[in-house]
Amino acid sequence: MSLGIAVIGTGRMGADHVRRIDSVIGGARVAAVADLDADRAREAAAGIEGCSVHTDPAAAMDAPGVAAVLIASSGPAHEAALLEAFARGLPVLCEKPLTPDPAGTLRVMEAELRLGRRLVTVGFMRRYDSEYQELQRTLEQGELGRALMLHCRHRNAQSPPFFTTEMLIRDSVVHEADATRWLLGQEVTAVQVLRPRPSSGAPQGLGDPQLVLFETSGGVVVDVEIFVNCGFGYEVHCEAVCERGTASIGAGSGLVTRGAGRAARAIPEDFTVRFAEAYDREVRAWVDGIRRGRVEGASAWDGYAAALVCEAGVRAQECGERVGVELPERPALYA
Ligand SMILES: NC(=O)C1=CN([C@@H]2O[C@H](COP(=O)(O)OP(=O)(O)OC[C@H]3O[C@@H](n4cnc5c(N)ncnc54)[C@H](O)[C@@H]3O)[C@@H](O)[C@H]2O)C=CC1
Ligand SMILES: O=C1[C@@H](O)[C@H](O)[C@@H](O)[C@H](O)[C@H]1O
Repeated sequence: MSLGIAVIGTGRMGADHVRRIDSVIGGARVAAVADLDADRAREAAAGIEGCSVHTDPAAAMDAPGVAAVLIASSGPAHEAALLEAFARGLPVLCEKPLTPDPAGTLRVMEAELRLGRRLVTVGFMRRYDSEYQELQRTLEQGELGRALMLHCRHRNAQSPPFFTTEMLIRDSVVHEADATRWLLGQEVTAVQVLRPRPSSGAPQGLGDPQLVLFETSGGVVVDVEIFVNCGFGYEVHCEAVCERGTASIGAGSGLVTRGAGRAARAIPEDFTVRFAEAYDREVRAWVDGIRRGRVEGASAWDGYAAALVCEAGVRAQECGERVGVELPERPALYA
């Protein structure tokens, strides 16, 4: 029987996940949706047989046939929805960031620890991207020697209207915080942020772009250019510089046209295009895991570690200094 999923939040990502569960991955169905905006919820559920529509996330989780929850509401709404899912013992895939601040993430993790079993998967979809996976394997195999530096670029064509300077870190660089930990198997120990003059293409008051530097427990230095109003498309690059060579991803390998004295390749418009396959693989792995009684992917601990890195990043944005990341001991549940 297919796994009944309640999707909470049917905005851009939520509606895309509804489509994915309904028509791409197999083994699951959208049993209920909830969004504060009833029209948006109705639109996402249109044409899906047996899918009930709600404005209250808890009501969606109580709908007949719901056995798992996918949270894609706005970041500040995640914590309440996660706790509702825990109260029902439902496994939950929660979009990043797990919560926007480490205090909320800690409350979520502690609630899961009290349950004594893992229910949460955090939607760090880069872990499912084939290029990132190849890079991770290459670094793990060690043929290029130990990693010394990562050069990362993370560019969005434009930021949503509600985006703030803090969100460059908490909402965008949170991906590099997780990817760094996952690629290197090391923790981020300190963060610095350099702020060039803001682009005239960025909304007034938004400190965009920024250069974020991580130091890791294994002595690797990571630089992340975050530029959320670059204007020309979506780009995520990562180059690992190792002792005997380099490995890089994100150059794009699509169609190249040549004409009028120029060679050209399309740049993806946004993350839904660049990471389409990764989102499919992430949701499929989560569903397959639940059906086999396992919880796959990034854990609440990973969400917490990333939130602590981001908290240090926001403090570094404000003070202009290097800020240390204080990570507590990892609870045994997440060993
Ligand atoms: N993995 C990735 O690459 C991406 C992840 N995201 C994450 O996905 C989540 C959603 O982002 P978007 O879809 O871009 O935002 P969005 O603003 O398009 O959609 C959010 C939806 O949540 C609804 N909502 C807010 N509070 C709610 C509540 N208490 N109960 C029910 N519904 C509620 C809003 O009405 C809205 O429809 C965020 O956590 C964001 O960080 C977003 C973009 C890409
Ligand atoms: O998660 C995402 C967005 O929320 C965020 O705002 C973008 O900067 C990222 O590229 C995207 O992957």
